[in-house]
Amino acid sequence: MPEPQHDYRFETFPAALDPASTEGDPDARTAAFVRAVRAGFYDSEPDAERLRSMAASFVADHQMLTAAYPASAPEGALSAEVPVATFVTFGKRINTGHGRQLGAHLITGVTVRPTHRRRGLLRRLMETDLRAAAAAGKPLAALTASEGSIYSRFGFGPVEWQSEIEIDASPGLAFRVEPSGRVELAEPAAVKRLAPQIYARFQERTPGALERKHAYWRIISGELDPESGKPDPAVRAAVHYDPEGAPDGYVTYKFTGWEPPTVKVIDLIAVSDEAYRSLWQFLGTLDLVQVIRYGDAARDSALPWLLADGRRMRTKTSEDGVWLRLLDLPAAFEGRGWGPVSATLRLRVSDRLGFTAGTWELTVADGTARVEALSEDAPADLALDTGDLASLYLGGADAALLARAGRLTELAPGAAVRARSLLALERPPYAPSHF
Ligand SMILES: CC(=O)SCCNC(=O)CCNC(=O)[C@H](O)C(C)(C)COP(=O)(O)OP(=O)(O)OC[C@H]1O[C@@H](n2cnc3c(N)ncnc32)[C@H](O)[C@@H]1OP(=O)(O)O
Repeated sequence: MPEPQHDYRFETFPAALDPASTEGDPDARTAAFVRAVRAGFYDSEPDAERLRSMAASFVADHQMLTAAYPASAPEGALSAEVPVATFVTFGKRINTGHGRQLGAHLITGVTVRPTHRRRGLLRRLMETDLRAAAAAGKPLAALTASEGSIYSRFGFGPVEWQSEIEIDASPGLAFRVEPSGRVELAEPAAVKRLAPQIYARFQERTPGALERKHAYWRIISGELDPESGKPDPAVRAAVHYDPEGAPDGYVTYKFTGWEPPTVKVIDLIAVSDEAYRSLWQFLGTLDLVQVIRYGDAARDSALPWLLADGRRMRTKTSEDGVWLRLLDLPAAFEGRGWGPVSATLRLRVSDRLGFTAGTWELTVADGTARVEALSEDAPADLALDTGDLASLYLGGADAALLARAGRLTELAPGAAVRARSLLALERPPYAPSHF
């Protein structure tokens, strides 16, 4: 029989190091929490070094940890100090188009121990957290989902999609445009130093892009292999320089084997289109290499257009990346960037948690939006659930396709197509950031 929920003790605390440790060990609560998260995702038990490195990264990102502890633990079972459920939150900015940014409440590290699952722990943690975030005035929550079927019930919708691509780089690979920029091989350690500034400029110009968590630069430069927890000496790096000699793009990659000769891209970040073209041309012209793989490519990218033969790029898989949850609808839409469009759209939004429920009038003019709450029965153009509105929010999903799928209702003829053109941003959203 499921245990009643009040058998759990809940605690929320910041990730912290042990003040008595000279080596940066986490305090006991944080260490037990990290262990529980790793167990929840079937990762190996962390050794002291791994615990220190994970805790340092949690602390650097100011992560708040919420744990559910069992009231007791029978003999031989994991101690009652080890959480049965974990839930991590921290704040980063997200690009909401045309250079605008909003704070996003990021949710990660969600686990429930197998022996305590399906008793409502996730629901309790999620709903409590979303209510607190909304009450604190946060406009958006964000997560990446381990499974596609979990989070729409909490009002999240996917906003951007990423593909695992493979490029046939065998002889004959050619590019439509010859890049003229300068690319140089670099020490991965130098790229670790340069990458944060390059990424910050990329994030400022890329709709959907999130600030990255602290551990990123160690991982993409090979200083920390997430699998082994050790350095990965196979990682190589190259940097693109703008005409003034300033770095404005980089790629880190590794050669993964000869059968067939394959290069795996770890991270490719370009501030300018020129840097983007040059870095792909650099990869495409590596001698002996026949296959290039990249797991985090934007679903809608310029790459097939850059290749003389677009069929050389194959999409192996494509999956949702970041999911958003609108917590404050007016703040979210008024905090978004807008193109040179003037339009009004009335939305009837259903929201089981209530944050965005109601009928809203969105008026866009001169690059800004105003949102007004209307009376419940005011006429509307579209009726939809808040999770689907989140998917439309950055223009990543197409309202006309959602209408076709029956997920939104057009109350005024042609409203879905109008919504599509109103909500489109300067580029499809793309968030190459795991968190
Ligand atoms: C943001 C992130 O961190 S993503 C990572 C999520 N974590 C994982 O995938 C690790 C392995 N899985 C787990 O730890 C757990 O199974 C969790 C966290 C996914 C679910 O926790 P639980 O406490 O069992 O969920 P809970 O009992 O609160 O279920 C809430 C609802 O979600 C549904 N649900 C829970 N897990 C799943 C799932 N894996 N797939 C589909 N639906 C699910 C439940 O059926 C329930 O539905 P309802 O609307 O009918 O009430």
